[in-house]
Amino acid sequence: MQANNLLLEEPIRMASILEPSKPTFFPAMTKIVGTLGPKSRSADIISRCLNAGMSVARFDFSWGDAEFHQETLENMKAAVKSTKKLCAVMLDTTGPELQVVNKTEGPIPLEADTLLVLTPDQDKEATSNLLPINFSGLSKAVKKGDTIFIGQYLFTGSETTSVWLEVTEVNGEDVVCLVKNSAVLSGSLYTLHVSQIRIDLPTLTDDDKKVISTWGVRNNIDFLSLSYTRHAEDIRHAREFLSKLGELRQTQIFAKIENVEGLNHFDEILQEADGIIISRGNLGIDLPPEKVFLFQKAAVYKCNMAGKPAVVTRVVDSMTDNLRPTRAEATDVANAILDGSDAILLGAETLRGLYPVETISIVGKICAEAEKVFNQDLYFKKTVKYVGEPMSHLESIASSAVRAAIKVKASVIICFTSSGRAARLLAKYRPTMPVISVVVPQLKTNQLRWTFSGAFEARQSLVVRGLFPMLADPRHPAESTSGTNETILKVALDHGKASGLIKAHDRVVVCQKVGDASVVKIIELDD
Ligand SMILES: Nc1ncnc2c1ncn2[C@@H]1O[C@H](COP(=O)(O)OP(=O)(O)O)[C@@H](O)[C@H]1O
Ligand SMILES: C=C(OP(=O)(O)O)C(=O)O
Ligand SMILES: [K+]
Ligand SMILES: [Mg+2]
Repeated sequence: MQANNLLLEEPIRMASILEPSKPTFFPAMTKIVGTLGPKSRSADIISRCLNAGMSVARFDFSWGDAEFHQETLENMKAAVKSTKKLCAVMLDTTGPELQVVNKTEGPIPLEADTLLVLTPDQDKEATSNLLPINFSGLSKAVKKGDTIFIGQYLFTGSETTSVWLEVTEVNGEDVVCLVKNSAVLSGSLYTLHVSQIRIDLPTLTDDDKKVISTWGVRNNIDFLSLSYTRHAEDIRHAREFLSKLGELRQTQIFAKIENVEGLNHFDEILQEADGIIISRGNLGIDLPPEKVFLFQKAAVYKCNMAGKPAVVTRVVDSMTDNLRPTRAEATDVANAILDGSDAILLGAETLRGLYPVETISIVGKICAEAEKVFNQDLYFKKTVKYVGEPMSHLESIASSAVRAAIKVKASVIICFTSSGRAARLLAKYRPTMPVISVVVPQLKTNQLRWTFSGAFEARQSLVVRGLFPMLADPRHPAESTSGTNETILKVALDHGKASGLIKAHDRVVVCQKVGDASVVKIIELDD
């Protein structure tokens, strides 16, 4: 594995670093997933988030009820309408997340070097020496010396509202801990993370199933973010569950890798999942700090080679309360892009942060700069070599299209697709120009009614680096006759021109089927 994805040639003359970047019609090829919550739920803020570059909205059911999230989603739909920017919906499960039960919701001061008891007795009141939790199996899972972290929901690990504890004794169902740092727990939800310990709770809980089959079905969720995925079986089980929920059989499952158990089964999980979320919030406390980067690089590389989207989380925690990222965070975002990530997921930064729009905008700008110096040539060769020969026909077409587009300096690639597969394969080869994926709807029936496919496929490409979907008019039937192909291509070109992606005299690479043959053609526009 060769990991140097930085192009160290012409683009990095020292003087060029200081040149301001030309504005583009879209903020970056990298996608941004924003977690919507108290600080990012009005139609106005969501519109500004979309304009700043967010293309997937994440609804985290660890927090808030279905009604709250529905209201946010309705605002999001209004924002999509007014901005004319597409946005996919991601439902994030609670899963086997341990939580502190603090009914009064008042602040709880914890003092270093004192003892704190964690108890499953939820009738008890939370105090500085005793915290009720939502899990009765903790005392069986831990032993003396283990580390436990507690913090406000989406805690960063460094803020003064989170603590770390060392288990000193197990007493029946209670766990006695030594408090290692002083802090005041404040906020309405605290989560608890036990380092490197298996929590014997199902990955998809009964509550998660209820939420998916009600809220999820009602809103045709594009992505299920499966929190604490630990085995491939977790994905198979979730897929089986979705398959019985009508349209949700089209929902893609993203495995959220949040602990060492998920890391240990990464390869088998990647095979089953549609994409991976490298959940650094939790991983950052489950792994020794010096190992986090290594997992990120290895996991992103594996996703790239499999042609499945890799999403990296929690990049600019400090922007939760500040208008600028730290220099370490800014560099880290760029490195995640050079590693090959498809998307950045913002958590606390947009959900409860003071600057959701500015955060999206700054992260987008850093991503765009990193993309410019991504060593596409090296990456391309590495990928071709990894895939080996014989290549599938479609992959060979897709990689050739990317190569041709780079050689002729095409401004965009237009890819016709129905299942989305062809567009994803193009993205796998990391073209340096945007791909307009023209999703051509197909008429389908479930024996009760006729509907058009395509909407899921179009929105699902909103998490893939470089893909910009466009849903073709269903009045153009999907048979790839040359007549319909031409009409759709014209619409796609007009769309590209209207959005500023394509100009007169540009070259455009088109990937489509003509009759039975998949073809790549290069067209040169005259006006
Ligand atoms: N409706 C369409 N019209 C023309 N070409 C298409 C259409 N749908 C897919 N293609 C082309 O067919 C090939 C297979 O693409 P893929 O996305 O796998 O489609 P499918 O939905 O058939 O799986 C690619 O070359 C793609 O560009
Ligand atoms: C995104 C993460 O998980 P959550 O926000 O659901 O805790 C994470 O751990 O990085
Ligand atoms: K969650
Ligand atoms: Mg997490």
